[in-house]
Amino acid sequence: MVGITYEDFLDLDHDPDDTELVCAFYVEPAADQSPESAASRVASESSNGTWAELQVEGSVTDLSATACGIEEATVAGRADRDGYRVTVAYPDALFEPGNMPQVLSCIAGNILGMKAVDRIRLQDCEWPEPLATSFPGPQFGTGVRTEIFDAGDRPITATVPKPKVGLSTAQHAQIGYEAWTGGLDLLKDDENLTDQDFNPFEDRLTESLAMRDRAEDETGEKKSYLLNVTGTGSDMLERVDMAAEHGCEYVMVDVVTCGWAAVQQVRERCEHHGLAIHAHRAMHAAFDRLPDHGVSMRVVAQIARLCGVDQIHTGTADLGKLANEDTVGINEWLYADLHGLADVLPMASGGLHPGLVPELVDRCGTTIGVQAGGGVHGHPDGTHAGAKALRAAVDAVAAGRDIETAAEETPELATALETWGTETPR
Ligand SMILES: O=C(O)[C@@](O)(COP(=O)(O)O)[C@H](O)[C@H](O)COP(=O)(O)O
Ligand SMILES: [Mg+2]
Repeated sequence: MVGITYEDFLDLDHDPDDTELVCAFYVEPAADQSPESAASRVASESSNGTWAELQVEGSVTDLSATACGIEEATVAGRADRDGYRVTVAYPDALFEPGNMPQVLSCIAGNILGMKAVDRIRLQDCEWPEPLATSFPGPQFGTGVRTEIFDAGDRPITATVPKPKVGLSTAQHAQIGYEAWTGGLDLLKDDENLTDQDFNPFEDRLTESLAMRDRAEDETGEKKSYLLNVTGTGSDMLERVDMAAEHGCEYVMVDVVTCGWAAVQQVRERCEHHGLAIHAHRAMHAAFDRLPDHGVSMRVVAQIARLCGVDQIHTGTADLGKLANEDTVGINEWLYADLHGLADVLPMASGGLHPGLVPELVDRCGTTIGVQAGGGVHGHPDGTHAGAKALRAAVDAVAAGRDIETAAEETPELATALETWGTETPR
């Protein structure tokens, strides 16, 4: 038997091997804690230690995490605080392979509420091969552009009918028709539209897909629908089956509000049907908005990729209406190799309109999705014109042309530029 205390979880000479999960935290120790004592408590409480000295079998310590790096660090708005970047290495045996809730209960669990730290934020993770490959990853990722659409390497386009909820099924489907025939690739449900009486799920599915088929016939282009299946676990699986049955290529899930266990279940079912998964991140800002506490959007995106979503909202590189964190950095991680797992297509959304597309593509490149709700349906001439304007802007920018010239050929784009210019809505 060996006695273990907090101090046993600190070893600044420890060099993680390639089977360990390495996490980077931003930590502000409490007044009565040194950086070392705070770091050891982070490693201990996120693996298998606690506040009292324990007598344990030697093998138990094989599951113990190690705080192996402490560097001074500052984050926005906290320059006057003593902050540190604390690196913690977790042994593979601590984790149940393929179980994301269990992993998060370790690295983003109780430690976020410890009194030993005034602030703590999980900033980044280096996922080792054994753990990473115990998750399925995406089925399609950026491949959706060619496997579902004939979009080549241009951004794919999407629109959410606005108002977010309250439209009838017929109105919703009609908006879809106008958007698709206006040149957009995807109709998308809003994050809070599920199976309410004014627009029931199955009716919305069948009527929207009927309009989709008409639009495909008229345009000769592939079109699809980000159908929101968010609900209870069993409801979601039923809705995924319904989507497949009716010939939809995608489902959309509010991944944060549903929880990762549900996302993993949906991923399994989507594999069975060959459906792509669009991840909406509603509620992410509850834990990633403040730079000094919580869990970063970078880590949320990493978790989503491992769990197998094909597309996820990562912000507009600060061009839109919502606060964003490091869109470009997160996107680069979603494209990068991850032990052979597929990549993910980032979706830019939130206050976008045609006038913002050039700067967006400048900052984020063309391997993205561009979603505009207000930026399409708020067009002075309505949805169809708004869709034509967005598509014309995306096509022009993807071809390296300026949108002012494109606006000469597409009056709907000219109207959009007159209306919104290149302003960021507030
Ligand atoms: O409800 C909305 O606000 C949107 O439908 C955008 O509408 P607009 O196009 O009309 O702005 C999306 O949910 C947000 O973009 C989500 O945020 P994020 O992409 O940052 O996760
Ligand atoms: Mg929305």
